[in-house]
Amino acid sequence: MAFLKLNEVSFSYPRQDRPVLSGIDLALEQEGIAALVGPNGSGKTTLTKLMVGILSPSAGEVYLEERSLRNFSLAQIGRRIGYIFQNPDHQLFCSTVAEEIGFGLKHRGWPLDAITERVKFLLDYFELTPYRKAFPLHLSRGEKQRVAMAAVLAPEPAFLILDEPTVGLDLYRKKLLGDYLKKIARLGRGTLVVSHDHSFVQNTADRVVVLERGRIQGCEKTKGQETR
Ligand SMILES: Nc1ncnc2c1ncn2[C@@H]1O[C@H](COP(=O)(O)OP(=O)(O)OP(=O)(O)O)[C@@H](O)[C@H]1O
Repeated sequence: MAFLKLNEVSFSYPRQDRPVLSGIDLALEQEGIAALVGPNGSGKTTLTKLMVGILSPSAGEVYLEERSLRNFSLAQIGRRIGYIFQNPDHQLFCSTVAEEIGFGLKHRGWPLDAITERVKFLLDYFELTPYRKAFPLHLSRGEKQRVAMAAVLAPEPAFLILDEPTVGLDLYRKKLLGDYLKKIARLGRGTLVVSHDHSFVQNTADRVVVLERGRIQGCEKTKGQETR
């Protein structure tokens, strides 16, 4: 069973003559790491927004675990799919880094000691411990990216969608992120990464979906899969 399935999905923004996406058929499993690549403006971000219900298709249907996404509230989708925006500023709103990472857990009713332990682990893993009391929006681009990532990963959603997660990350931190995604993939979590970072995609993803001018041009295997 595909975790997410798009059936003949097309999408046009209001007051635009041409559809941004046309006839998209795609199935994503709840394990492994898929990458979505393509030139600027090919519709990658739009496609991910359709997958999490921020946008609705103009035609066709998106299914989450075989139920139409139209039957889910945004909150219900948010509990199944963690979404990391291209710009981390769009998802940081707490007054400290530690609160930001623990926010989703608190919201889901995790006990306080479990929240403290999980936040501590993620602060440590993403090397954010020195910034735990800092105001997230005052951090550097790469630090904000790591906070957003830790906050979305904290509740361990069944599936993750990351839009350009390596922007602002140095080589060492890209590797840490890649290792983390591979680790959660081994635990049965699926991931879709939108990225222009060729080496990150090649080293991290099992499968690459190529989007061009709003259409899927093909799916490729990567060398990352051969070495796993
Ligand atoms: N809110 C919007 N209203 C109207 N047009 C939009 C809107 N958002 C995106 N577009 C247009 O839709 C097309 C696809 O944009 P999208 O951001 O999905 O592409 P992308 O492949 O993610 O690009 P990039 O690689 O530059 O991030 C572009 O031509 C863009 O200008």
